[in-house]
Amino acid sequence: MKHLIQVAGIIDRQEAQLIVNEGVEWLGFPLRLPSGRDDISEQSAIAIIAELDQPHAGVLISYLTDAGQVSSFCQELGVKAVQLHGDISVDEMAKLRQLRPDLCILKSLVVKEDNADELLQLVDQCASYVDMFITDTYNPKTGAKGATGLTHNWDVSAELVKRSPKPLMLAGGLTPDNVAAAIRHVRPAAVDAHTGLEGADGRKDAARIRRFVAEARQAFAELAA
Ligand SMILES: O=C(O)c1ccccc1NCC(=O)[C@H](O)[C@H](O)COP(=O)(O)O
Repeated sequence: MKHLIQVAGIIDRQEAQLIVNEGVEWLGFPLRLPSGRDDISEQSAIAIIAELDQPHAGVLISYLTDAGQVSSFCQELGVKAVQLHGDISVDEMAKLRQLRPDLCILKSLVVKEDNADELLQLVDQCASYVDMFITDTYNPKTGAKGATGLTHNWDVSAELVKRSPKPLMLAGGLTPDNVAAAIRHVRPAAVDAHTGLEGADGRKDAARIRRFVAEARQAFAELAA
């Protein structure tokens, strides 16, 4: 699970193919969002996920907070990984771990202006039940916790990397222009981007993805050296 790249917000099969062709390992599907406005139908997501071969994998990005519901939704979709983006309790994470030892569980840590201590505590509380953490950015203007296109204080993510016994994926406002600096600063195990890879038409842009992947791989190689 070292030095992975994830791209989130897949809209259709063509976009998934583009992302796979550019060498991105994980494809994130935000589904059953609280807004009720998913970018893709569950049926289309199931079909795309079924066509992915290792090392490529589909990841459910979910706000569900009930372990049983998360588990059955993952089964329906055919995903082997889930990103828990909502306020799921530590008890439910422990239940999910017990129900699905096979599932790769990522817990989101949404960085706000002043919640670093809270996030450090959360890492301590749930590290035994998850396989990876992902830091992301809160937008205080809209209340959004994901796909904000905003970076956060990378010192907080760097501190979480040092504290966590599990690998950490960095997300939030990453683009081809800042991903290398972000990796050097935070030293994460993985990176994720969504809106920073889109063109003016709101679709993923091949050239942006190519440059993002090249910049991230180069920075990861420097970390490994
Ligand atoms: O990607 C989404 O549409 C999304 C919506 C609501 C909550 C989380 C969501 N995605 C989580 C991710 O992993 C995103 O890629 C992450 O928030 C980074 O987005 P961006 O800042 O646009 O790169």
